[in-house]
Amino acid sequence: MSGRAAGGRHAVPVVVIAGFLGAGKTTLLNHLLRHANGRRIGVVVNDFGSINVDALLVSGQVGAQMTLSNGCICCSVGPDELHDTLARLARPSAGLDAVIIEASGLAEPGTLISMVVTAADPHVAYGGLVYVVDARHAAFDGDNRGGWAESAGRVADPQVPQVPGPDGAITSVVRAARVLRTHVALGDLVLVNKSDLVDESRRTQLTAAIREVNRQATILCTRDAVVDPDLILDAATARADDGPRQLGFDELLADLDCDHAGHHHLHEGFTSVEFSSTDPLDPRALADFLREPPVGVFRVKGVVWFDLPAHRGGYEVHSVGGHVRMRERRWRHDEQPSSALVVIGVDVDSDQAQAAMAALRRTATPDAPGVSDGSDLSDAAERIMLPITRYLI
Ligand SMILES: Nc1nc2c(ncn2[C@@H]2O[C@H](COP(=O)(O)OP(=O)(O)OP(=O)(O)O)[C@@H](O)[C@H]2O)c(=O)[nH]1
Repeated sequence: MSGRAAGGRHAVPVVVIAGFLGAGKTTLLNHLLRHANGRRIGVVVNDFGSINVDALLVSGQVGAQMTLSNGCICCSVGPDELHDTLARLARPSAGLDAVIIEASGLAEPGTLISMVVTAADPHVAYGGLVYVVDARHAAFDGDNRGGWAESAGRVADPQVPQVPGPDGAITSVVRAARVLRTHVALGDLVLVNKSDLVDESRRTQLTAAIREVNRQATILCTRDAVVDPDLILDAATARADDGPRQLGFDELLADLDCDHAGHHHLHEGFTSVEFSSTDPLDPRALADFLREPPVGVFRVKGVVWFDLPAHRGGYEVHSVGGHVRMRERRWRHDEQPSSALVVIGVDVDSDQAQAAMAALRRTATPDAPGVSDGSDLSDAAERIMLPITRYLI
């Protein structure tokens, strides 16, 4: 495959970023966008649910952005829709230097790569897979008690779902480790992200486990997915010129068939429940919710709005396996202040989760018992903001 498209122009490399829920994919995407060094980057985001929170969380200089929502990119979207999207982004008049696809945290990277590789458009070329591993939660070893399968917070059955199939006899933890190994094996660059949350021996152990299944990839330990963008974007251009090197084409094509016998996707058994509100939320209720999310929830993400004195902006909310982070967020000129939250997990009771999120709405103005002047209103606002300030970074 040549990276040179019709008319002598190089094809646009399409880089796939994948990794389990909350590993740091959007963080990496935003880092690349902020340090693009003049490159124009097109972005394709895909989320599990119909509210595409990831689209809200992308920040930086985006050349063009397209959203594929309402289902995992590897199944619900389908090759034709993705090919159309890529063809539109890669057309010479769009002037993009690279396209980055951020897969949902439950997507099958193999399926996604094969969809990119089979794009017939001469301007589209596969530019490699960056696989982000969450150093805190990843389990390569089925017996690893620290793995995500078991650390999925308050999962009712503390295992990932047992998906019936030929491997029905093995435990879900072993299955999760297998899935992770399969995914990591496809990576051209593997980031052991959140390395700040683990010690040196865990980093060494993870790096060795990755090397065992992937002899060629560059493996880097990162914090907040900080990596030299050239390593991804220049390499992607080179790879687009050469064609995919590591991947067996037949193997990838086989993966395109989502329904073939015995093939199970990571997102089977996971539920996502969404909530949006144009009413402000109560920070105290949110803090309680994050401390004790509905049973089964592993990931909470979104943007929230409290509309309190001195806190009129938004806040990004992230919880991954009970580890919560929030940061302030300015509204873009085209945004209406509002809140959008998604929870994702195993065996989550959707009605219960919906009700829990609906109860986050603030029902009253800040209460300042016994006082009513403006300054005390601010004090009251600070008091009710207090429970979430410990999550702010
Ligand atoms: N401590 C720490 N937190 C990190 C690091 N990288 C990302 N995070 C945080 O982890 C949370 C999830 O990061 P995201 O980039 O949204 O993860 P994601 O993989 O895009 O999540 P999904 O799209 O839901 O699968 C956010 O709060 C990030 O700020 C890191 O290296 N260290």
